[in-house]
Amino acid sequence: MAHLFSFLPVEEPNYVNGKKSSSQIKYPGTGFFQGFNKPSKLEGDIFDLEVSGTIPADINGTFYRIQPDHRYPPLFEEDIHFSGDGNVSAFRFENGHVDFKQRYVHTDRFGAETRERKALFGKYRNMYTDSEMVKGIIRTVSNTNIVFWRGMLLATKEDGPPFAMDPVTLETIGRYDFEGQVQSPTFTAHPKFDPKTGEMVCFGYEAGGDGHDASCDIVVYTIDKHGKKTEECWYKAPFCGMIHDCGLSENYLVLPMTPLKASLERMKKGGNHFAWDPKEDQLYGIVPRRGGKPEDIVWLRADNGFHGHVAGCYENEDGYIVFDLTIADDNVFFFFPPEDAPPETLQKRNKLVSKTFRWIFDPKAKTDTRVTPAEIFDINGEFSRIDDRLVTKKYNHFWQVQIDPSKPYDFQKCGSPAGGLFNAMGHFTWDEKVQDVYWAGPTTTFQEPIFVPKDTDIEGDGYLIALLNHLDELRNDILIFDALNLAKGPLAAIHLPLKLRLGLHGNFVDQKEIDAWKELRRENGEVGPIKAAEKPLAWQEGLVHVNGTNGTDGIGGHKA
Ligand SMILES: C=Cc1ccc(O)c(OC)c1
Ligand SMILES: [Fe+2]
Repeated sequence: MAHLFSFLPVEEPNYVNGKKSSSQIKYPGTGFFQGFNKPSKLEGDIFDLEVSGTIPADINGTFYRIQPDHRYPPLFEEDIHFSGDGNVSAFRFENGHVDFKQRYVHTDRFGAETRERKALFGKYRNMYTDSEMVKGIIRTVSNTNIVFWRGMLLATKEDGPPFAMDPVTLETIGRYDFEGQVQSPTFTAHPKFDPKTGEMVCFGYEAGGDGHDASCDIVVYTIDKHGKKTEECWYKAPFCGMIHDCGLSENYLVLPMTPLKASLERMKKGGNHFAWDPKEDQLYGIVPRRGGKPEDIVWLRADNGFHGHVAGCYENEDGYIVFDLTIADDNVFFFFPPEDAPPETLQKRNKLVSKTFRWIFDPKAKTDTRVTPAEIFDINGEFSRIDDRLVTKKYNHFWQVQIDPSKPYDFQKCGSPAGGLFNAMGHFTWDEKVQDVYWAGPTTTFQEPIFVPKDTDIEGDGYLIALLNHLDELRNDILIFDALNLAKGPLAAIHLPLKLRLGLHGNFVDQKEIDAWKELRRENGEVGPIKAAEKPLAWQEGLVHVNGTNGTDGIGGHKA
């Protein structure tokens, strides 16, 4: 049967020589935009989602998660998932019911493209491929993490500053510069929160200029629980590599730098921001949390590898730093191949293994000391999470999505597994070497889990919640597990009547915290309303489209 669409009039080509040529809202036919990877484009609400099983009544709060979600077909046909506009999902749990809300992060970029009803920004972190119309507009899509901080959500991506959103309405408040205290052009998607001091420790890399110039400058900030910046120190890296996640111990911050190298020269020629260097080491930068000086950073080196996400980090009785993260044995970001990669290898996922490595670092070691892992947990996964009440402390339990190639996968029904074959969810312990794993069937994959603690002080006593991707139905569920016994299967499944998209990170916020901060943030509350940035960033000064106020862009000049 001829496809329905074949009766439509012949269209003008959507892309010519890899660049968007028609004004039609039509996405590329590449793997990043088809099947489960098709953009959701959704902003909306669903009250009382359908449920199977029983949602534990003591889950009372909101599970926030964020996905890249291209709102417009990209300028370049070969665009990648990681360039998609940040779109936030909120699942509000209350007395066994779940309500759903989804809103885009209305960034400055979002506003500019909404006005023109088309994509204006080009390749990932390469402002040299943007339309001339958008010079000076902050181009981040804020699509990687959504964290709760002093009564606001911060939508983050490491290529730009964070954007603040209301935790209940998901309305975007605007670019957030911590009331003028944080002026870095870049800000990590993985700030860490010290449960003992209430501090946020955060950093920006490639932070020396406009955030897209391959500078080797790193800035590390501490913001105290009252929102006051108490530490700021600038450091130099030996090259401009990706520093995606970090580890926080009582006295140190560990910055794993991956040999994905930025090049200004390559960007100016329209090339990729990053290129994998298979000959370069992995690096670990170690800086003091308090009173850091530029000369204090210690860089440790290890054999080539690709850093995944950090599980836990703490100082042992010898004052050494225990630092645990997944490391893949090849370039996970196949879309950023080596500079000299032959064209036929482009856009081809590498077969790789990603084990969980335990390092024990001497923070007083000399720079360029070579290190080897203390232990390797022989599992194959990513997106590790711990019980966040143990951030900076010795911990035992961790959870992560797993790749289990021994399990069947229904290629016929699902096609290639969008975004990687995370077909199982695992719970592990360092001390007893527990491996507690759940496989959800041949047509499903998982997204990153979050841990929700019960009202006890027992590590890991709580729930594990994660999105399940039905790759055959093109739909999502949310599964809830007993975090200490995944193998027995989910306690409940919450059914979305639609497909979202592959997301990155998420977090759970207890309703008591959301409610308390709502009170504090009232117009004449103790802390007062969230204040969006009022002044442009240094690199924006003097550029065409900055009219000086936050959240607008000079194209039409009004808020998105
Ligand atoms: C998962 C890592 C990662 C690293 C850089 C990115 O821009 C990103 O965007 C979604 C994700
Ligand atoms: Fe991440």
